[in-house]
Amino acid sequence: MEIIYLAGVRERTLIAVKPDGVQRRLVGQIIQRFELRGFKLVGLKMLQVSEDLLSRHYSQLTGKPFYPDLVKYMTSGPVVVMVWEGYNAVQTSRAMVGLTNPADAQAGTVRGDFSIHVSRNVVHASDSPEGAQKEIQLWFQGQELLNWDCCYHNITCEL
Ligand SMILES: Nc1ccn([C@@H]2O[C@H](COP(=O)(O)OP(=O)(O)OP(=O)(O)O)[C@@H](O)[C@H]2O)c(=O)n1
Ligand SMILES: Nc1ncnc2c1ncn2[C@@H]1O[C@H](COP(=O)(O)OP(=O)(O)O)[C@@H](O)[C@H]1O
Ligand SMILES: [Mg+2]
Repeated sequence: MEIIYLAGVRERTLIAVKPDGVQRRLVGQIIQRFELRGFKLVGLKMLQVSEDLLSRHYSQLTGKPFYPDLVKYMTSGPVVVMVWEGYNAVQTSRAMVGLTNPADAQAGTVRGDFSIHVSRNVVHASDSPEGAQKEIQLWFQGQELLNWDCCYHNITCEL
């Protein structure tokens, strides 16, 4: 019982600011939303994504007609990738990011506030706890993730 509860509190998700978000200088605002919501940053880096990493990240999409354009977009410039931790991080982050197509994303979400086209939708967010675990392992080395005590942790979550 205790273990399941702690797993939910310490859930991690992978969020990436895509090249359009970096070019448009939205990185700070996106980080701020996750900080203010109450999540804890445990990993952060900027990188130029390789086609190999992208094909592993989007392995279910490689056969889609838009995949070649997705590769061009995602490799067009640097990406800022981060891992956020906290209670129910995956589900809450998806709600904060909004639906895939910005036309369907609610105002108040990252996509609903900052994007207009599905192929330039500013951020990535893991869509399940299992997917998040896979993506975190794909994008980060173990030592790049920090376990640190955040003094707000027991204020934002019931422990
Ligand atoms: N017709 C489409 C569908 C998707 N995409 C791009 O492909 C990404 C991955 O699609 P999908 O995984 O279905 O969307 P999300 O899970 O919402 O986005 P992400 O995985 O990037 O978080 C989208 O974010 C978008 O950048 C696109 O350019 N054109
Ligand atoms: N029909 C589409 N046309 C163009 N790009 C798409 C389309 N569907 C998805 N994408 C792109 O692929 C990304 C990954 O897709 P998916 O994982 O299904 O959605 P999400 O990004 O919301 O998790 C989307 O964010 C979007 O950038
Ligand atoms: Mg996705």
